[in-house]
Parts: sequence; C-alpha cells; structure tokens
Amino acid sequence: MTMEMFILDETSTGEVDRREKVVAALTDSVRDLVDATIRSTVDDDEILAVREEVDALVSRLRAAQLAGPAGVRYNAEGRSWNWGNAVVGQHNALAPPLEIVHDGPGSARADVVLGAAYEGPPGMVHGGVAALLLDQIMGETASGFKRLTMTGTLSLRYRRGTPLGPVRIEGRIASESGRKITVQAHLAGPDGEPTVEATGLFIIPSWAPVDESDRTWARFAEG
Ligand SMILES: CCCCCCCCCCCCCC(=O)SCCNC(=O)CCNC(=O)[C@H](O)C(C)(C)COP(=O)(O)OP(=O)(O)OC[C@H]1O[C@@H](n2cnc3c(N)ncnc32)[C@H](O)[C@@H]1OP(=O)(O)O
Repeated sequence: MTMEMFILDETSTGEVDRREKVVAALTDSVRDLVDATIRSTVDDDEILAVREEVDALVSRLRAAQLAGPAGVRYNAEGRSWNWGNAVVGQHNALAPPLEIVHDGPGSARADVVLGAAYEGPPGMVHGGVAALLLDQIMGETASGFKRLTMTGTLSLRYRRGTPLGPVRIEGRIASESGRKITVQAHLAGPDGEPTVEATGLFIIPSWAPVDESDRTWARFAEG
C-alpha cells in the first residue's frame, strides 16, 4: 500500500454530498432488506417472487458500475469519502454504519445499534464483528485524522457476551513512541459495563508522510 492508492477525484464537494445522501438512503433500505431476509417467515413462493424482484433491481444497479472497490477518494477542496468502508462506509449495507465522534485529541467513541445481521452466539454480537468495529474506532483514535495509521497488532479480551441492541465503543491513546501508537478501547452493551476490551498497536507506515506541518496529506486520513 502507498499514498498513491488514495484516489484524487474531480467531483466537487457539493456533488459528493448530494450523491452520498441519495445512495445512503438506498443503503439504509438494503440494510432493512438484509434484516427482513434473515427474519422473514413468509412462504417459499413469496420468497421466490421477492428473489426475482431483487435480482431485477441488482441488474439495474449493475447497469453502471465502478470497475473495482469504491476506494478512498478526495477532492481538491479537501473533502474525502470512503463509501465502501466495511465499518463507516455510507454506501456499504454491511457497515452498521458506525458514526465515530472524536471527543478531543486521542479519544473517540461511537454508539450503534446492532441487529440480527451481526449475530454470533444466540442473541449476541459476533466476536468478529466486535473486533471489526473496535479496529476501526481504534485506528481512527490513533490517526485523529492528523496522520495515517494502520493496524499492526490487535489483542482482544472477550469478558462476556454482548447482547444485540445498543452498543457503545470507546477508544483512547494509551501511549506513543515514534511511529507506534498504542490504543486501548472497549465495547459495552446497554448497562455500560465493558464486554470486550482491546489493546492495539497502530503504526504510521514507513511510506507515510511524517511532517505534521504538511497538511496536504491530512485530508487522506479523513476517509
Ligand atoms: C488505513 C490507512 C488509512 C488511515 C486513515 C485514518 C483512519 C484510520 C482508520 C482505519 C481503521 C482500520 C485499520 C485497518 O484495518 S488497517 C488494515 C489492517 N492492517 C494492515 O493491513 C497492516 C499490514 N501491515 C503493514 O502494512 C505493515 O507491516 C505496517 C504498516 C504495519 C508496518 O510496516 P512498516 O514498514 O511501516 O514498519 P517497519 O518495519 O518500519 O516497523 C516499524 C516498527 O513497527 C514494528 N512493527 C511493524 N509491524 C508490526 C506489527 N504488525 N505489530 C507490531 N509491531 C510491528 C516494527 O518492529 C518496528 O518497531 P521498532 O523496531 O521501530 O521498535
């Protein structure tokens, strides 16, 4: 991976905002479709009929497609967007999506409601999903949108099951040394008691710009 993998896109911020909103609304409907598919008890004939309609809709969307994944894009105005991101992607129905709040330097949090699509043990959040969400918030905590960071090592302690439903995730920088940033985080259910605790080492890659006064690259990190 190199800085060149971030895509400079000519689209204006106004147009990005407009398009994001339109497709995000469709994405919400697709999330609803996923939940409805998991939980539906309609009869087989109805399932077959719905499948035909869904296949027809997929064909319509495929009429004009990107050649590959959405990537992380930015424009000359400093707006960046990562619509396909697995955790925060506004156009990714697999993403909850997480809306991460940056409280201040070195800390971040997010509240999200995890439904049937995120189940592992019965009625509980899948352990891999917890790791996925923690990884993203910890990466953003380390980055603070001021530098590029990548996950080096992630260690999780699952203290008890997390019930599906409302979840809070919080992360903070514990220490820094050169290009290495240690982040601690946890995920908690509605009672606020941590169910998963995480420690991660996030690394500013050797190929990333290191001069924090060089703001030209900061926009990349805002994806
Ligand atoms: C994603 C980027 C966008 C970010 C946007 C901001 C938002 C973020 C949100 C994103 C959230 C999602 C986030 C994701 O999902 S990121 C996706 C998951 N992570 C990856 O794919 C990372 C893959 N690995 C690499 O690219 C490289 O190995 C990295 C960049 C990690 C280091 O390659 P680099 O060539 O730079 O390293 P170096 O050899 O100069 O070593 C430097 C120092 O680090 C130490 N070390 C090295 N590796 C590890 C390790 N694995 N554990 C512990 N320590 C390690 C090493 O010993 C040395 O220590 P010292 O000898 O100096 O003491």
